[in-house]
Amino acid sequence: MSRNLELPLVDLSSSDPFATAQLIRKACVEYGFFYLINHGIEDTLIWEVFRESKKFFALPPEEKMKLEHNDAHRGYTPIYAETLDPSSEFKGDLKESFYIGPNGGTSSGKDPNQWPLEESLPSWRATMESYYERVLAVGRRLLSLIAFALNLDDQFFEKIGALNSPMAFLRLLHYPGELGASDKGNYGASAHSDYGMVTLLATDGVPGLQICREKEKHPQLWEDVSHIDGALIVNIGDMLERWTNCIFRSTLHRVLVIGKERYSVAFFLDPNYDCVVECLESCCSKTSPPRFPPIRSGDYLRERLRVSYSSK
Ligand SMILES: O=C(O)CCC(=O)C(=O)O
Ligand SMILES: [Fe+2]
Repeated sequence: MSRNLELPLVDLSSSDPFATAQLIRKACVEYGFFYLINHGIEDTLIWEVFRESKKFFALPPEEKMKLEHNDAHRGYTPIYAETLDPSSEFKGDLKESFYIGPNGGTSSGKDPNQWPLEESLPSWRATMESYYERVLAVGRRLLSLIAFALNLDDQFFEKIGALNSPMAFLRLLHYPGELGASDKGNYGASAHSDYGMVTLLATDGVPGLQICREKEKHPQLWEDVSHIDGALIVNIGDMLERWTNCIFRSTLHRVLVIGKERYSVAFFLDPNYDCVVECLESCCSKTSPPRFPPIRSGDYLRERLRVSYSSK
């Protein structure tokens, strides 16, 4: 069962931070998802990212596999590599993807990212690096509003070090159009919640994204999230859900394959590796004690990735 959904629209250019924070709070409590408009990233840059992304996925499989996902979680993942829903009966999700992470931060000081050869895709790296910087800056602004929405100092996440070398990953995604017989019923991305703080998603207008607001309810109700030109779709991840003791929801979502190729660009903004994620004082009480023990962000993320990438 599925139906269409009208998510709240949050305007990042609003001159009323109080009203914006209130709206964000309502969106995070009720949906865990919202649209972000007037974020300041030019449409032309976003289109350029999609154009370059398509060029990469159009390369021959052996060229893409030369940049296969490395131990630093950067590079190409072919279809079936990841299963976001561990209970899925299929051998893996139907998407292929490419991860770009922070440059530097390794003990060797070397860039752990992998890049297509400049001869074959000349402006690819510059486009991705430019978008990465811009969307990271939007994510930082959004987190200051989220802190405000939680009645915290708007610099809270900066002050606790979460945004000091954050684990921020750009992920280019490509979903197939047609399905082979053995893939019937399988998902582009099976049901999951994201792992970190917030995700900022750019979509290309092809439908497929759905959310389930009440995962315990059966049968589950899946609602379609439509594309809005120029808007980013933002969702709350599990680490922010843990910080807020489930007051902010990390909502289950999935991507259907609908017979038309689809591209999207997700930006996962996750805290610094050593940041400890623990229930905020304002989110617990005697009657509502912390539901999760404190965890180190890097350990949590590593374990979640291990599970979704362990082949069946
Ligand atoms: O492609 C999409 O619309 C969503 C992707 C997604 O949920 C993810 O990569 O975590
Ligand atoms: Fe997701």
